[in-house]
Amino acid sequence: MDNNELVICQGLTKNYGKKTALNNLNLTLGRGQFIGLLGPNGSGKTTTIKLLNGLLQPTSGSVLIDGQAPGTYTHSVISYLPDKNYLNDAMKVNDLISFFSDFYTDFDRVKANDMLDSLGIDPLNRLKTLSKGNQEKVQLILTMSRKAQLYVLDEPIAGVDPAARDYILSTILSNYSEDASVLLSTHLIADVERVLDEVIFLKEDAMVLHDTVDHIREEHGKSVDALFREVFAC
Ligand SMILES: Nc1ncnc2c1ncn2[C@@H]1O[C@H](COP(=O)(O)OP(=O)(O)OP(=O)(O)O)[C@@H](O)[C@H]1O
Repeated sequence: MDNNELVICQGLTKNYGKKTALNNLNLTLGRGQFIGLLGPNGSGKTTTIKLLNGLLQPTSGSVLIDGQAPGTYTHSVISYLPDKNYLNDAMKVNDLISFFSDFYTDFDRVKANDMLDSLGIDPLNRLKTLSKGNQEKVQLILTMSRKAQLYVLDEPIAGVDPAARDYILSTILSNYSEDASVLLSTHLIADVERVLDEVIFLKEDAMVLHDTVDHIREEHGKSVDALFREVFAC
């Protein structure tokens, strides 16, 4: 295996009963890349993300993260933000920080507090008393304050107001190490595409495109957002 290959999916397939959610995904992701996982509702983004995290077992095919099948090692190198809140929202933000700090040896408490401070979130608040957008920001900060090899973010900015999105994307970008990669699923393509290196398009249950953003602009002469609207026009 090439050491630059952080994620390798081979023939990755997931059926839920008779429904195929992901069909024969062959995908390699390198290190140091910011990758957008894009596709309409129900195209298999969350399924792919859960397979990478070992939360679902593939029906067939395989996943390797840094050369290992999902398990204890891969959990230690992936920092994952699920699409739904999984934290105890009765906890205060600073208690959540302590919890992450105790649980993850790679968690950087100073970084987390700096990001909270710059977003104006008081760590003495309980999570459930914050607005939806601010709850998302806290969860993203907790996820990005680990020193992981791969950050997997499932719809991280859907509830965040447009003015804060830019700041958050810059924060995400400036706060992970150069050789780590970020895989982010989103419907907000126009907002994120300026920071993406690569994109993956999922259509129904299959990957129909995996390319660099620069190459897409060169080859198609249009933005990723415009290409997405063309490929997925209803
Ligand atoms: N637990 C489940 N049981 C049965 N079908 C499921 C289950 N989870 C997902 N599916 C189906 O698998 C397909 C892919 O779902 P998935 O959640 O991966 O899509 P998605 O691209 O993340 O969608 P969205 O953009 O709406 O979040 C959909 O048709 C969905 O209905």
